[in-house]
Amino acid sequence: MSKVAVLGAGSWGTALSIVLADNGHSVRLWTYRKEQAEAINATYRNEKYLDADIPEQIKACHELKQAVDDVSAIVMVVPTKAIRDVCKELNNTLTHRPTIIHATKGIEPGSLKRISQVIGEELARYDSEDIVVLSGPSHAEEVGKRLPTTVTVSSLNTQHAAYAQDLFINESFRVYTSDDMIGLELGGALKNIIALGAGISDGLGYGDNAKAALITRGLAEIARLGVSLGANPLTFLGLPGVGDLIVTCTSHHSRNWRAGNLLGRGQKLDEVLDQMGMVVEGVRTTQAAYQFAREQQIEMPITEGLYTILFEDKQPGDVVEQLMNRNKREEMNDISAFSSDSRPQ
Ligand SMILES: NC(=O)C1=CN([C@@H]2O[C@H](COP(=O)(O)OP(=O)(O)OC[C@H]3O[C@@H](n4cnc5c(N)ncnc54)[C@H](OP(=O)(O)O)[C@@H]3O)[C@@H](O)[C@H]2O)C=CC1
Ligand SMILES: O=C(CO)COP(=O)(O)O
Repeated sequence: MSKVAVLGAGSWGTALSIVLADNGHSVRLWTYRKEQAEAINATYRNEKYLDADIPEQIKACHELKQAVDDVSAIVMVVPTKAIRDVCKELNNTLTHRPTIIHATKGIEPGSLKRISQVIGEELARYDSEDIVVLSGPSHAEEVGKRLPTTVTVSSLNTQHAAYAQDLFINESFRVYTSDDMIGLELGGALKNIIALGAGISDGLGYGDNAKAALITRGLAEIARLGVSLGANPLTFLGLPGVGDLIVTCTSHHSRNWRAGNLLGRGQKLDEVLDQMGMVVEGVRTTQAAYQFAREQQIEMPITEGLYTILFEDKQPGDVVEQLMNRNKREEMNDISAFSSDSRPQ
């Protein structure tokens, strides 16, 4: 059995800690808020973030040194915006070299880097090749209840990926491996853009037809951008692609869907984010994907439409009208992204 540190005591960090504890591992759940660590240890609950009892193998802590001392793996689950700061703090703390697994779903606006690239850049003595990503259709709320869930792990270091698979796999949490790190990270990040769109569509009162169209045409956009960055197109037809798109676009558990739903009902972005009180990664990822699509001239009409709603105050109904009135075309013409011929060599 291993000692594992989970960094980030939000919904997903807490749910992943429960999986690890169920597997017999000793878990230190790190939060940057002292009072939260004290409350978790006193009540065995993490009330704001997850409706689940916390097993006693999980000890919450506020000191990063105490969390990572002696562990054989670190699972990073802080929001994208906090990854660099946490890595910097880790550099002042880590004296050994545990396996690093991340389960954060985002792309950094500005640098347009994936999370493993950001970690590889910031963390002394690690390259992005050393990092493992864990992604797939997995709402924390269901994982916390031990409902059947499947995810995929990937790393350019296959031994690290196999170790992560062994660490997490159990009878209700099935873990596959993949050799497509880029596809895993991009699938998990980009589906949040489409989930915001699906929430807006539902908030506007549109039906299942519109949502099915968003998911399908959204998948084409994700694949187009993903393949241009070196992902395997088939990954987007698997758990980290279609799987995560379905779960996020169709579930009330999804923070991105819920935020979109409020936007579709007419609320402003600032109000919505205040109200959510949890991270809505799709907002920053829309910024990043929009920037990339423009720079690389990749056609991403849904992402562009969403960007104008989020950052240019455009009305959701007007954006839908614009999307529905684009030039006539053949459906499969622009899904060439699914062909591996279009991958960069
Ligand atoms: N929830 C889910 O079902 C899933 C989430 N994910 C991904 O996991 C990541 C985390 O999401 P989730 O757990 O849902 O988010 P939550 O909003 O539930 O939790 C985020 C946690 O990170 C903390 N945090 C924020 N900023 C910092 C910082 N600078 N340093 C340390 N901790 C910080 C927050 O603290 P505070 O709130 O006090 O600021 C909070 O405890 C996201 O990338 C998300 O996409 C992936 C799969 C499933
Ligand atoms: O990534 C998720 C499920 O796989 C969770 O999505 P949300 O962040 O939208 O809740």
